[in-house]
Amino acid sequence: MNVKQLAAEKAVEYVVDGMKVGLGTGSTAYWAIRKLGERVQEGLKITAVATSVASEEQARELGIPLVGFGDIDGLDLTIDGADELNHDLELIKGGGGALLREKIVARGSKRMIVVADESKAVGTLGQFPLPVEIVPFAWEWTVADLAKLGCTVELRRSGDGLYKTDNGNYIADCRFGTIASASELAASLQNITGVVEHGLFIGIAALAIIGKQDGSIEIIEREHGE
Ligand SMILES: O=C(CO)[C@H](O)[C@H](O)COP(=O)(O)O
Repeated sequence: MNVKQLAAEKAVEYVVDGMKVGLGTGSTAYWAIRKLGERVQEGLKITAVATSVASEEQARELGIPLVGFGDIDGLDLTIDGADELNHDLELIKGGGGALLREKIVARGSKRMIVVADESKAVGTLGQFPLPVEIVPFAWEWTVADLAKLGCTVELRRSGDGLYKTDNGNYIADCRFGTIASASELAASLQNITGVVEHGLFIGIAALAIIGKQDGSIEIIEREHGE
C-alpha cells in the first residue's frame, strides 16, 4: 500500500473547479500533483503555482495550467507534504529543500492541507533535523549562531559540494532532538540575520490527511484561531 499516494489523492478531492492551487514539493506532493493532472485531463478547471522547479516541471508535463505570482493575489488551497507534524498541526518542512517557497505559497493560501504517511505524525517535533535556509555569505557565523540555540548543525551537501536551494541559498539541518516550544524557537531563528527562513510552519496548516498502513486515513483539523 502506498500510503503517501493514499493521503495525497484524498487531499485532491478538496480541489474544485475555479480554484487557484499551490503545488507542494516532495514524494507525497508528487502524488497529489499526479492526481491533479489526471483530473485536469478529465476537465477540471484550475490554475496553479508550484513551490519548486521540480514540481513546476511535473505540473507542466501533466498539462496543469501554471500562472505567475503577478497574475493572482492569492491561492484557495495548497497541498504539501511535511517531514514531521504534531497534533496542533505545527510542522517541520524543508527536507526537500523547498521550505522558503513552500512557506510563501502556503501563507498566501486560504487553506493549506498537509499530506503525509503516519511515520510523520509525532508527539513532539524535533527528531527530524530542522532545515533552515541561510545565505551563503558568512555562513560559518550563521551556523555558529544556530548552534547556540542548542542544536547540532550540519550544512546540507549534494554530491561533492554544498546543496543549494532553488533560491541559491544553503540549508543548515539543525538537530534539536526535542523542540519544546516551536513558536519560541521560531522567534529565535528569525532573530539570526543570516537566516532566510526556517522549516517550522506554525499556524499555517488547516488540515492534515495522514495515510496509514492499514489503508485508513486520519484527518486532523486545526481549531480555528489556534
Ligand atoms: O518540505 C518538503 C520539501 O521541502 C517536503 O514536503 C517534505 O520534505 C516531505 O517530503 P516527502 O513527502 O518526500 O516525505
